[in-house]
Amino acid sequence: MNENLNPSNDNYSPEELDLEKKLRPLTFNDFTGQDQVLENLLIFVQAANLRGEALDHTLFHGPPGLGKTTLAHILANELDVNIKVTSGPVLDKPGDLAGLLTNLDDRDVLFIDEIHRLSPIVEEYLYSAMEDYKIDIMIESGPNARTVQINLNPFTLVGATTRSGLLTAPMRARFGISSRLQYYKTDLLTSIVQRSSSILNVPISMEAAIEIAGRSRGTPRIANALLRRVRDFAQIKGNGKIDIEIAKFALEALNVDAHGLDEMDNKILTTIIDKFKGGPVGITTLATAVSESAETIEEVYEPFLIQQGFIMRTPRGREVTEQAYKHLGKIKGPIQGGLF
Ligand SMILES: Nc1ncnc2c1ncn2[C@@H]1O[C@H](COP(=O)(O)OP(=O)(O)OP(=O)(O)O)[C@@H](O)[C@H]1O
Ligand SMILES: [Mg+2]
Repeated sequence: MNENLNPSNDNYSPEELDLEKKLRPLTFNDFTGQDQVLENLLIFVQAANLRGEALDHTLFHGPPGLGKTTLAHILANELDVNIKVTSGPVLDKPGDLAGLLTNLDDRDVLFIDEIHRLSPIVEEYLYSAMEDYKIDIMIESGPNARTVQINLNPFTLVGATTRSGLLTAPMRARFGISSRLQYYKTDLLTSIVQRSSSILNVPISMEAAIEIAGRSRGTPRIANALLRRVRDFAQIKGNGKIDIEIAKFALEALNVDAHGLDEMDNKILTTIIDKFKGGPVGITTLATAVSESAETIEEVYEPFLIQQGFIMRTPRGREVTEQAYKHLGKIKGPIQGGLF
C-alpha cells in the first residue's frame, strides 16, 4: 500500500509532517472524540489550574495516529505552560535528561514520546524527578567528584507509547493519570475530515467525507492522509471539489481497502485462514508466521481487527470471523486449499 497511509508517521516527508501539524487541534474544544478521556482531563486540568499546581504525570497509550502527541500539546496549551519535547530513543544519557529537567519552569510539560524506549539508566534517573522533583547531579570529576541533589520546579511529565505492554511496572506506577486512546467511529472521523478540509480550503461533500472516513482504519492520521491524496485527484482530475465520485475514483486508484485495513491487517487475516484453517492460533505462532513481533500484533493490529469484527480472541488463540472470509473473498471450511 501507499506508505503515506501507514498509521505511523515514521516515513512522512517534511511537507507531510508540516501539514500534519497544521491539521493538529490545539485545544480541548478542537479535539474530536475520545470523550471519556477528554472529560477526565478537562477536570484534572481545571483543578490543577485552580490550585496553581502542576498537573499529575500523564500517560497516553494506544495505537499510532490516534492523537497522543496532539493531546500532549493540548495539555500544555490548556495549562498555559511551555512544552519541551523529546523521545525515549533520543534521551540516551542521564545528563541530557538533567539538562531538560533543570530548564523546566514551574508547571511546564515535558513530553517524552515512545517512553517505552528509554534506557534503564535514564528511566531510573527519571523516577526521583517524577516523584519528588529532585535529581542528583554529578559535579566535578576525578577525586573531587561528588553528587549534589538539586530541586526541580514542579512539572508534568507526559509520556506517550504505542506499546504500553513494554513499560516497566515502576514507570507505569509513577503516572497519576493514564489514558488509553480508542479507534474512532466513522461519524467522528467524518467530522475530522470535514474540519481538515476546511483548514485545507477544499470543499467536500458529506457523502465524500463519510467515504474517506470509512476507509481510514479508525485513525485520524490516515483520514487526513487520504483526504490530502483525494484532494490531489480532485485538483488534477476534477474541478477541485471533492464529491463522492472523485472520492471513490481516487480511493480506488490508491488501492485503499474498503474497510481501511492495511497490508499487515490483511496479511494477518490471510495467514490465519490459509495457514491455520481460520484458527484458533496462538499469538506467538501467528507472529512468527507473519514476521512481526507478538507485542506489535497485540497492541497495534489486533485491537482494530477485533473492534471491526474480523478476529475473535478465544482462550485457545485468535480466530477469524465469517466477516474476514467475506472481506477476503475466501470460502470457509475444508474446501480451502482443495485437498482436504
Ligand atoms: N481527535 C482528533 N481530532 C482531529 N484530528 C486529530 C485527532 N487526533 C489526531 N488527529 C490528527 O491526526 C494526526 C496524528 O495524531 P498524533 O500525531 O497526535 O497521533 P499519535 O497518537 O501521537 O501517533 P504516534 O503513535 O504515531 O505518535 C494529527 O496531526 C492530528 O491532525
Ligand atoms: Mg505521536
